[in-house]
Amino acid sequence: MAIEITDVSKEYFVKGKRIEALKKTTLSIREGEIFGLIGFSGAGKSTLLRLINLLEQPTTGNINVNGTDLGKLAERDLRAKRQKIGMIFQQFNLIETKTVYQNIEFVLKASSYDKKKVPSRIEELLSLVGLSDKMDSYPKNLSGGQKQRVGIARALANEPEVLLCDEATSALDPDTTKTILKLLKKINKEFGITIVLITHEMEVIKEVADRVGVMTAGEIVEMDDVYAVFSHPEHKVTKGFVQDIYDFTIPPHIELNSESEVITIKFLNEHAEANYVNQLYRHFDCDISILNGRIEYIQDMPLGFLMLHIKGRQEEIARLKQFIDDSKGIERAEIYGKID
Ligand SMILES: Nc1ncnc2c1ncn2[C@@H]1O[C@H](COP(=O)(O)OP(=O)(O)OP(=O)(O)O)[C@@H](O)[C@H]1O
Repeated sequence: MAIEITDVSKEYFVKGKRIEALKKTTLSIREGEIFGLIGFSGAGKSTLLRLINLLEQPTTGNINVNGTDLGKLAERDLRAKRQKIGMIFQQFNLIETKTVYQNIEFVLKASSYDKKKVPSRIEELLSLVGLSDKMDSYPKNLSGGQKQRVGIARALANEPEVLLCDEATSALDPDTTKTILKLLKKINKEFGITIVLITHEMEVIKEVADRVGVMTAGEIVEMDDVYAVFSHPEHKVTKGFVQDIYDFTIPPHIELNSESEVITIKFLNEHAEANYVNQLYRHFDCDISILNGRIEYIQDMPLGFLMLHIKGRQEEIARLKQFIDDSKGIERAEIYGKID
C-alpha cells in the first residue's frame, strides 16, 4: 500500500473553540493510483493533504507512506522523506525572481542531489513537461499552464514516490486544465507515481482519477471507483457534484401530470451507445421527445443520461417505465428531473 491513513483526525483550537478539520478517517491509497478527493471549501481536503505531506501532525492516528510510519520519524529523516513527496499548488508557488531553469535548480540544490547531475536532470524534467524552450524565461512571462508545468517539474525533481496536487488546475482555463491533467496522467503511467489530488471540480475527477473520495465537514462520506461514484452517487453532496456535469433540469414550460411525465434514464457501460430510444418509440403508444442528453467517458467507459418527455395514457407510461426497469444496463435516474 502506498499511503495508509489510520484513524487520523485533526483538530484546531481557535480562540478556545475546537474545530474538527478532519474527523477520524481511515483510508488506503493504493500504490500507483490517482486518488481524487473532492469537496467544497472547508471540507478538510487541504488538512488531509498537509498531514500526508508531513507539514502537520495529526491529533490522533497514524500515517504510513510507502512503509514508513511518519509519526515515528526523527526530524532529519522527516526532511528526507518529505523530499519523496512532491507537491503542486493552485498558485504554482514559483520564485518570481528566478528563471524556469533556476526554479528547478533551487529545489535540487536544496536537496542533496548530485551536483554534477543537476543540469542534465533539469533538461530531462523540462523535456518531460514540454518546456525545454522556456528554460531562461521568468515566471511572469509564462502562461498559467506553463507555470504549472514548471511546478510539476519542480515537484518531480527529487524523484518522489507520491505527488500531491492541491487544486492544481483551479486557476486554469478548461483547455489548459485538460493538458495539465493529461500530463499528470502520463507521469502517473510512466513513473508509477501515486498521485493524490484535491479539487472542487468533478470534471477534474472524471478526467484523471481512478478512485474518488467525497469529503464534507471533515469526513469522507463516499469513496469508490470513479465510474461507480458517477453512475450511482449515494450521498447528497456527491449527487450535487455529479449533477454539475449532468446538469439536467426540467424546462419550465413542460406541464407535468399523470399523462405527461419527464423520465431521465441512465445508460451504463456499453449500453450507453445502444439505440435505445428507437425501441421506446416502436414499443409504446406514447409521444416521446428528448429534452436533454449527454454521454461522458469515464476511464474510457461511457455513461449516458437522457431526459425524455413522455406523453400518453397513464397505463402506457407505466408500461414504458416497467420496460426501462427491466432493460439491462439501463436505469431510471432518480436524481435528475422529476420521476413519478
Ligand atoms: N491552521 C488552521 N487553524 C484553524 N483552523 C483551520 C486551519 N486549517 C484549516 N482550518 C479549518 O479546518 C476546516 C477544514 O479546512 P481545509 O482547509 O482543510 O478545507 P478544504 O476542504 O481544503 O477547503 P479549501 O478548498 O477552501 O482549502 C475549515 O473549517 C478551516 O477553517
